[in-house]
Amino acid sequence: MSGHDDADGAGGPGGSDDAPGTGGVPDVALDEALAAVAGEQPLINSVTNDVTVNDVANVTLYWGGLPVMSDDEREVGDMVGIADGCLLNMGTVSESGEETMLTAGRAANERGVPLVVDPVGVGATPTRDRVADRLVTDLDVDVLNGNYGEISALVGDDAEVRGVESVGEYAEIAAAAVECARKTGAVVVASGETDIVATEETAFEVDAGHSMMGAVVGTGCMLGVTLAVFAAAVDDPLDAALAGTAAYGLAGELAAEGAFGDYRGPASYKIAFLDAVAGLADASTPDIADRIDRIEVR
Ligand SMILES: Nc1ncnc2c1ncn2[C@@H]1O[C@H](COP(=O)(O)OP(=O)(O)O)[C@@H](O)[C@H]1O
Ligand SMILES: Cc1ncsc1CCOP(=O)(O)O
Ligand SMILES: [Mg+2]
Repeated sequence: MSGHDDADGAGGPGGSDDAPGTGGVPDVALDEALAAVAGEQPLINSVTNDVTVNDVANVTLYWGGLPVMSDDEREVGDMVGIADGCLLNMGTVSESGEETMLTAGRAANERGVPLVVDPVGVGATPTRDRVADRLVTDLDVDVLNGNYGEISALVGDDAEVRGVESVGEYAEIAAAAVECARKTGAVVVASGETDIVATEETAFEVDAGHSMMGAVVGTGCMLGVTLAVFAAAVDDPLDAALAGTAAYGLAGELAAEGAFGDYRGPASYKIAFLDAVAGLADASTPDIADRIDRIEVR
């Protein structure tokens, strides 16, 4: 992993020391993580797809970060070099976009900028498989997020990725996520009804979120940039992934409960969800410890 230094002093919550291999669950304080984000206002460069780019920018801002979406080969290295976090999302990647993502990722690695990769649609076509393979082989990825189908496809398990959607059953998703972490060196977030956060040694399930999130295009992409924001402000990539994943799910629940306005369907739910992201730090933020469980994986 590339890791990053903490020159500004905004470390955020720690607690992963007892996590790997000891049966423990990291003691991650969500309020401290949100305060670290607010304090640092991390600049996040997202090289992302044409479908959800605006939502990704807004979610960056609503968590307290600063979004920029440089995807020009001439400047992306400079922009990532002055950023606090970088997201590479291959949802609509082109031939030139593939090179731009690699340029951005290398700049992140060289400067110790936390790097998040979302291999959208890997498993659907040979081109996406090849691009994803280059990203995880050539780059040191701190956090990798994908839906169950994408994470399974990355490790060669049976997967059904139709376009960018995960379909089918994934009974072994925790084991696939750990295998993916071993293959990539990243902390892996496998998203679905229950999110799995995995390291090379172990896996955790994060019980937060709402089924309405699955009805909105872009919730995976917005999770990716959420992870970049938290990785920029929280020292440890596992703590960042757990806090970011839990915070994101809690926002989804608050939106579904109507805490940020009534919704009538997926479109108005998306608006309520975005408001919930913006308002989560001021809403009562419950202890996330009881949302995170360790899963035994062989
Ligand atoms: N049925 C569900 N119940 C709870 N949360 C869900 C559900 N479906 C999706 N989510 C949440 O939506 C977000 C995106 O997940 P997912 O739909 O798997 O990604 P993608 O949009 O990339 O396919 C994650 O935070 C996930 O927890
Ligand atoms: C539909 C689509 N096609 C290419 S990228 C994209 C958006 C995918 O968003 P998400 O992975 O968050 O569902
Ligand atoms: Mg996705």
